[in-house]
Amino acid sequence: MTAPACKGIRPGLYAITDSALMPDSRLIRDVEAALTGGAVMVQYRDKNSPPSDRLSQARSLQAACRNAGALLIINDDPELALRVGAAGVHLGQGDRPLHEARQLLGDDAIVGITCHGDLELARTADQAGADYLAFGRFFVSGTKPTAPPADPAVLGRARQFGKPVTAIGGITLDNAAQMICAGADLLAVVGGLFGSDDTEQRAREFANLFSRHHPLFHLSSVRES
Ligand SMILES: Cc1ncc(COP(=O)(O)OP(=O)(O)O)c(N)n1
Ligand SMILES: Cc1ncsc1CCOP(=O)(O)O
Ligand SMILES: [Mg+2]
Repeated sequence: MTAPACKGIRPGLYAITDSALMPDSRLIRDVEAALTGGAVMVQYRDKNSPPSDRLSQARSLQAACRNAGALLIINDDPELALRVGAAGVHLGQGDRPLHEARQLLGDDAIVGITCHGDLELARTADQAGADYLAFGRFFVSGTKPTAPPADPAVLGRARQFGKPVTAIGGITLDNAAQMICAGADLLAVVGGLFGSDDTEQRAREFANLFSRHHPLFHLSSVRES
């Protein structure tokens, strides 16, 4: 993860919303709790709500993220990202092509790309100008059980691209350290975070794992001692 290419992306918890798990009444409150607990990035992922609800929710999330100094990413929808002034968009292999999102959002926007478990997809995304590379699912996922499985070894190999490496799919407190040690800079979590009764505390526990296991924090604490 090299500084100039990172556009403000820091290693840490990447909280992803889910309309089934988080009714409208809880969405903003739960995301604010995740941000208070230390989430560094939030993705608004909602495939069901009508466009007017999506717009108002994305606007509220953008305000919450700005207040917390965190980055808001919109799933699938570059136009919505543009309308609400989000930091960027996340695109899968079946979504709009990266170059269209880049044209719409500009060079400063973050575009993250799903690479499943495939280093060649990552190479293509890197060459096309992706800002982070997302791999997974690594474990059983209640949110997206049909996502193709990936081998954790891909996380370490993907570090060759010098871009933030994201892990997703069934991540919980029990397997998060394994993901960070395998090479993940960001842990993208839905159920393991928003399925908790205490989102703020759960987010804090994820954030603490980065302090203990991610090389950026680990190295600075070694230097300070
Ligand atoms: C961080 C992150 N990684 C992967 C995905 C999955 O994106 P995609 O393959 O487009 O699937 P959907 O999320 O759109 O169902 C993601 N959203 N975020
Ligand atoms: C969107 C997505 N893509 C691969 S797995 C997944 C869902 C992640 O959710 P959870 O953390 O609940 O497994
Ligand atoms: Mg998608």
